[in-house]
Amino acid sequence: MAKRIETRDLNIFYGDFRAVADVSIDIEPRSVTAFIGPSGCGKSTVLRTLNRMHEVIPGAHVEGQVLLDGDDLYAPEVDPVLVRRQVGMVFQRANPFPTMSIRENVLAGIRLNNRRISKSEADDIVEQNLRGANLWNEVKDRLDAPGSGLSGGQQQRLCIARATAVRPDVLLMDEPCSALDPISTLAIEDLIEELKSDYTIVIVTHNMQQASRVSDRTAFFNIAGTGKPGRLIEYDDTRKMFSNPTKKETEDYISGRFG
Ligand SMILES: Nc1ncnc2c1ncn2[C@@H]1O[C@H](COP(=O)(O)OP(=O)(O)OP(=O)(O)O)[C@@H](O)[C@H]1O
Repeated sequence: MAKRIETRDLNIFYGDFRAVADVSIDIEPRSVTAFIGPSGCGKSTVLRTLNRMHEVIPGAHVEGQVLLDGDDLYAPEVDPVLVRRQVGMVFQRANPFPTMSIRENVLAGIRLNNRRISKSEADDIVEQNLRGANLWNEVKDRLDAPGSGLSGGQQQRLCIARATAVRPDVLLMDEPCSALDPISTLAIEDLIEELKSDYTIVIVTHNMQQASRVSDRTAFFNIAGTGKPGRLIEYDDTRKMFSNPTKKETEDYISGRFG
């Protein structure tokens, strides 16, 4: 389970445009790392390179390395589909498959992987992952109802259950709470805290309080101006980043002086 992620001199392109420059970062297993920074600095772009989702965009490519426990995810023999199985992703808008039941949503990744499972194994997987996502008690009596019938916060927890069901090593979350009310947000934050004992978690967030509440380490990205690439400015323990950052740029951003 939980694996270390390292990037080495990562440069990320959309066609000829270099959106992110020279990112080298080490992300510890069983920890939560927050990516923060102003709009357009490349947080989501960096996140998507960690499971090879970036290259799905036509013309997009990556230079440099992303290592998962030392193995280069971009080595020529590596199958990106296998990478995405190891490195799961949860998006800004909860996106359960609308016509599928709650139960089938949890099992969707396993079915896509063509893994044959018995009914009782499927039942166990559904229960275990819905419990893990703190959703079981709310849905156990309606597992065959459509996933789209749940509230936004419940749908996001269902998506987390779907992501964990394939037993990934890493969970990437791109602003997972931005469409949620404060109570659902706290539920997801509690869940992130619990999940970190099993996973390496990276979360993009615009919410400084959320970064300081949920993460162990924080990476601050910034951009020098339009058309310039985003860069990693500072990366440290979250407590230090929010109380005594080394760079003035970080302090200005965190204290709300820009961005
Ligand atoms: N599909 C795309 N095609 C071309 N350029 C893109 C694409 N997605 C992002 N970009 C560009 O890459 C840069 C970084 O964008 P990205 O979305 O990673 O920033 P971000 O920090 O996550 O922003 P936000 O906080 O607004 O979500 C921006 O200049 C953006 O316009």
